[in-house]
Amino acid sequence: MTLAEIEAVRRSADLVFDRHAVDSAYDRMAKDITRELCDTNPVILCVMSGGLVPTGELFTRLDFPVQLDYLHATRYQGTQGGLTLNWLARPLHDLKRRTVLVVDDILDEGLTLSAIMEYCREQDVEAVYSAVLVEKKHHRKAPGLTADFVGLEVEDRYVFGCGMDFHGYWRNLPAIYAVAGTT
Ligand SMILES: O=P(O)(O)OC[C@H]1O[C@H](OP(=O)(O)OP(=O)(O)O)[C@H](O)[C@@H]1O
Ligand code: HPA
Repeated sequence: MTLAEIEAVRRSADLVFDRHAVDSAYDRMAKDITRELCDTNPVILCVMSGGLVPTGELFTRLDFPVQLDYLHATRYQGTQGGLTLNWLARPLHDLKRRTVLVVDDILDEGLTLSAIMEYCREQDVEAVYSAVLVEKKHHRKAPGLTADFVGLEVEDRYVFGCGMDFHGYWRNLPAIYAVAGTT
């Protein structure tokens, strides 16, 4: 795709949630996370790259002792999305007996989150929670998978902004858009 096409997609996209709606969602999520985890000395695991923006937004809203780490696991990488995760980096912290909060931008089919949660459980964590800014509503979800903290729900369209990319671009937008013509 050319840069001109990338820019055209942004121009023709539909605004799904403006920056105020997104900020309110972060506020709500941070409140819920605080209520649940403030006494657990948790480690937050940012799922790179999409989780970068939501993790930063949530992290600075937390006012209790919390550590930060990251992992890089991807199933899309510009493709249709395979069934297995490609692990590019694992967390540096020893997660044994820790409370872990995995933060990502979007829960779509759920295979990414499901594999990461399983990885955490294999590390003998005390407890593992998940937070996503966006959950996409459809019936292709990994069975039984929900996130513990969800900011916003979107319909079954390709969305970008707030960490979510369109061909590697537009993660930087502070609002959420849907590609025109996607249903
Ligand atoms: O629920 P799923 O259908 O598994 O999809 C959700 C995952 O897809 C995206 O990651 P991607 O692999 O595109 O990498 P990225 O974070 O670098 O965009 C997104 O950031 C989630 O991690
Ligand atoms: O709708 C989406 N947008 C961006 N990244 C994604 N990864 C899975 N679904 C999506």
